[in-house]
Amino acid sequence: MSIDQRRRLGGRLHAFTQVFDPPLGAGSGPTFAVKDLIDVAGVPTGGGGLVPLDAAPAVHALAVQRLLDAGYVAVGKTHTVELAFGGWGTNRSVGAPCNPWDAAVHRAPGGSSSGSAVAVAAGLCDVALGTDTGGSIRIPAAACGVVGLKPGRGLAPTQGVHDLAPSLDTLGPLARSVADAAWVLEVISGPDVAGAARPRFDAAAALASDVRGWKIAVLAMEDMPAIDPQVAALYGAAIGKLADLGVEIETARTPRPFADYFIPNGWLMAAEGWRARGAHIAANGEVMDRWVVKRFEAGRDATDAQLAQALARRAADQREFQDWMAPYAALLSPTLPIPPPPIDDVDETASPFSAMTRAGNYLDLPAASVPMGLTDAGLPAGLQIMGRMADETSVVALAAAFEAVSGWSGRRPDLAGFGG
Ligand SMILES: NC(=O)CC[C@H](N)C(=O)O
Repeated sequence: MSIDQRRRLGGRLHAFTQVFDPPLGAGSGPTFAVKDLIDVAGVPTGGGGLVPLDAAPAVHALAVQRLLDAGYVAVGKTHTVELAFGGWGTNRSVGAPCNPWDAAVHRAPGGSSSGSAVAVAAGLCDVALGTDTGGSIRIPAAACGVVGLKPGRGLAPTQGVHDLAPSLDTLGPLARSVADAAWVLEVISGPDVAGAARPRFDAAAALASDVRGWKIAVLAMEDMPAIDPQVAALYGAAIGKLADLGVEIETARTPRPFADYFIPNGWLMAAEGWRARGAHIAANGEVMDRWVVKRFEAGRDATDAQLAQALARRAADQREFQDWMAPYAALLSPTLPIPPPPIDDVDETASPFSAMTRAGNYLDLPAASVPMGLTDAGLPAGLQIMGRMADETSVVALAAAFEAVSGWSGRRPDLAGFGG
């Protein structure tokens, strides 16, 4: 794809904040785009708003540097929900990307890594970087029909990635295949400069794993929010395909219903988010997306004692969940309970897109979203595969095994309506 095409089609889809001309990097490897919450040296980090978080970062985020060093080529920066706080992919400050699966109606692309998912789905780049604090990699991946991979914390360094909620933030790839995502995770993973401890992710080993005989939990329908019937049908078929592979499927009840992880995750995002971004909002709130400001303001009055208590409770919840999950290689659910709605129908006071994903951040589970098919209206749905803490290997192995039998096989949106 030429820089010109990337500009033209990327412009109609509103995927990029900036297309690099020339692209960045001396290598000749896959092309990648960078969520505009992540620093690329010399390029403003807009953070989805009119006032940049950093007008001229001096150095690349460590993950960007690692990709460039490995021969990947950076082609641009992608739109995000402002300060990454929101799951629909809306943005009243600088505009929302279009979901490429519907050229007739502007549908929610999912967020917050909206532009990254749209750029990958539309073939404007091979892979992209996103961040995930409550679902922001998996949600747009599912809504746009691509693979999203959120590692557990501490695997991919967040140096040079602007905080939303430091105890929940993760960095990871969006890609058109599980293997492409796994290779990016391998490249960006490993100890950061401060010496964080997790070893490098081994993509080849994960992709070569034999999943036959693995035991997997599926969430009972009654433990989930209302699932759209078409999404439920695709989900049922996905489970059947995994069972045919020789995976042992067990319907199971988690220690608590998912809503019990959703709520404290939202609370922590707001409380930590206000601490990280309160000054920016105090200075620029007038020109910010008012819904984003509202979400941050929900955390304004959280005291240090409340925050400490919430984090202690979270550690206890994580231990309880780890014990429960010990016999299972993964836990499955639909990534999103509903297909992407028209952007005009979005209710900013509700977060159904995050209903299934937030538990992954709260409990620090690695997780992937893999396309599982299209609804009758031609809208993508994703299968969420959550793993045990720090077990990205099983997540990638199962994601690859499912992808191979999903029937999806590189399906792409018809971009004619966008002039593609
Ligand atoms: N950055 C994020 O991951 C936010 C995701 C989503 N908006 C949520 O509320 O959970």
